[in-house]
Amino acid sequence: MSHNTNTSIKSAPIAESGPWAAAGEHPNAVTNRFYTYECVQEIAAFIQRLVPAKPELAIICGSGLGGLADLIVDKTVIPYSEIPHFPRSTVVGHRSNLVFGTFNGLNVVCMQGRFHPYEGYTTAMCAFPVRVMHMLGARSLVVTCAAGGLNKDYSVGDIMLIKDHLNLPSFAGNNPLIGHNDERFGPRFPPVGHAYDRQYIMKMKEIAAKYNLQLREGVYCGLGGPCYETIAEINMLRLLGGDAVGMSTVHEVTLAAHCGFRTLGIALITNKCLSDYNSTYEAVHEDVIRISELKADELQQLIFDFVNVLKNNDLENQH
Ligand SMILES: O=P(O)(O)O[C@@H]1C[C@H](O)[C@@H](CO)O1
Ligand SMILES: Nc1nc2[nH]cnc2c(=O)[nH]1
Repeated sequence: MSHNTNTSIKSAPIAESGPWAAAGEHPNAVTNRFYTYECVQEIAAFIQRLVPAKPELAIICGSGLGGLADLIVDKTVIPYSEIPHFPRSTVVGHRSNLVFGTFNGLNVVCMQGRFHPYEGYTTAMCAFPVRVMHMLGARSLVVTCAAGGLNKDYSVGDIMLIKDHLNLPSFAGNNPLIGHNDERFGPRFPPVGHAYDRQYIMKMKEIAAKYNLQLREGVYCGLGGPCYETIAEINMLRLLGGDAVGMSTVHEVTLAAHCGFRTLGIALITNKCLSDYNSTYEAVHEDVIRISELKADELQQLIFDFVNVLKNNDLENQH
């Protein structure tokens, strides 16, 4: 009897569209082989054959912010579909390319499109390109994302430097580091209290001041999505100390802290999180993309200038 039940589960029809169908795999067939050290080495070696230059900075582009990769010069663009074991971005506003080249004179690798848990990927799979970029040589990471503004003082279009995060899926046992820990990536019990580099934050504020831009600094709440928040959830996140809420970043930054990246996190506030039951406003992805694209130039300029800090090694405690 149980044998029959198992058989029917295994032979369940494969979804006709989506990344797994394209890869000829059923979502339930995901195994840890995607995340082994050897697998990351295989991917890094594949990339190094195409792009020998070592990137110093890794950049992850959030929703609607992939235009930054277009500013990279002497580019090599590798579609995710051509990289062994790489997932695909399936979300509007995310392209599916790993872009190499120089940005303001520094060798960079840029994820033009990221992966989110709501696309059906585990948090480990969403974040594992961080390890690839580290293995390629990058030691600084700039993570960007679109987010809803929980903080009532925030306005749409504000740029928030992430000083800390609430990794809410991790509260429910969904952390990208769950499972076998390969010490070659990092320690079993990594500290993440300083996952967002204080010096990077200070430097970014100095840069923004030159443009008379006031940046926000706050706590990003990472949720699984794909639903935007209910009003009760918005109220809860505020009580927990959240300033912005999104569906990415926290698993990436967790792996980044694990392998020793210095990370700058930037959230663009694309919509307000309203907690008035009489309001008819609801967040929609079209607004998220529209605001991201409107503010992209400003964000790109800040990151362009931040590269000077890295180039000039204008930092203490560089590890
Ligand atoms: O990839 P990010 O975190 O920038 O994208 C946010 C979260 C969802 O993917 C999407 C919702 O509109 O924007
Ligand atoms: N969870 C979540 N993600 C977002 N991404 C952009 N805006 C939002 C939002 O309001 N909530």
